[in-house]
Amino acid sequence: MSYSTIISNNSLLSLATKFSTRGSRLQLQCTLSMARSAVDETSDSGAFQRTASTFRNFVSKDSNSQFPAESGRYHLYISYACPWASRCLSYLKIKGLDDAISFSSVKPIWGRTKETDEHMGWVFPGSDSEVQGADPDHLNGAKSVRELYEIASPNYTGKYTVPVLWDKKLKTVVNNESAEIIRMFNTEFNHIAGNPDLDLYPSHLQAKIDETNEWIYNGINNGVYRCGFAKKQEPYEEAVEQVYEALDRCEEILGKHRYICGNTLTETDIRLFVTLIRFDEGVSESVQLHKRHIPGPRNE
Ligand SMILES: N[C@@H](CCC(=O)N[C@@H](CS)C(=O)NCC(=O)O)C(=O)O
Repeated sequence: MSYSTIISNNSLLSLATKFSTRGSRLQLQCTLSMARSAVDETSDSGAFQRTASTFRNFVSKDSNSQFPAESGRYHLYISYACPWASRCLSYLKIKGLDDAISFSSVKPIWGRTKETDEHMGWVFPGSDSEVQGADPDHLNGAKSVRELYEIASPNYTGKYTVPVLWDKKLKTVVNNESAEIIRMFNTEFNHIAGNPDLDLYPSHLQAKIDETNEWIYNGINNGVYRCGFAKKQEPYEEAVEQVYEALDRCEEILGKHRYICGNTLTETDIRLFVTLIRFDEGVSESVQLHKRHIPGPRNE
């Protein structure tokens, strides 16, 4: 099945049947009703305002760097429910980094991260068999992602998000920003990658990729969160409109060529795909966005 068929069949059509603007809210499986931190990220106007990721170090192919790209040194903590984490997992797989970088997933549903307060967030199962696909934290024995952040930085007070790229040697978070983790996976591990020649951010397409990433981030990747976490109707409706505009724009582009930046698979396709493929499963039944219909599956 082609990329465009998956988008058309699984995502765009189902969006058209599940959404309306009757004051309801887009509900993503990976956050929302239990979310203390993301719910707090709201401006005075009631619009969702995402705060920047905090750990921004880089793994480098330079063996003298603080975080050199070494086989077996790094671990990727993900949630399968999270599109941002899934970008990184997609890269790990597509670049053939399975042997070089380990990964594990938290439980799909949030839980209490500490007994001493009410915070809800990503937690690990107690055993390998507790939840299918979720793994206990065999590396650090942490009960929650929050504990990982606290190991890395005891006074940390920000959000406890996935993905987390963890350094097993220094026992710290290297980076928790998916847009940067995928760039590292693309270029810095090639000497130990199974698929080193695949470049999803080639220099001749970088300007196009950056420009496309921007509107897809605003309209779709972060756009669905701007619908889900808006606290007032106006910013919510604005975000809904932008989601539709961006989806229509994608549909039009994918009607002309196979990938979103032309005839080559790029990081933008991965960033877009992992959000679109979750719409069916991640969007709540209660949320309806029937403002106007999305084009049907033209791009087959
Ligand atoms: N900018 C981050 C965003 C990651 C993010 O928002 N992850 C969500 C899951 S989809 C999360 O872990 N949220 C936890 C929280 O808000 O407390 C990235 O792209 O890596």
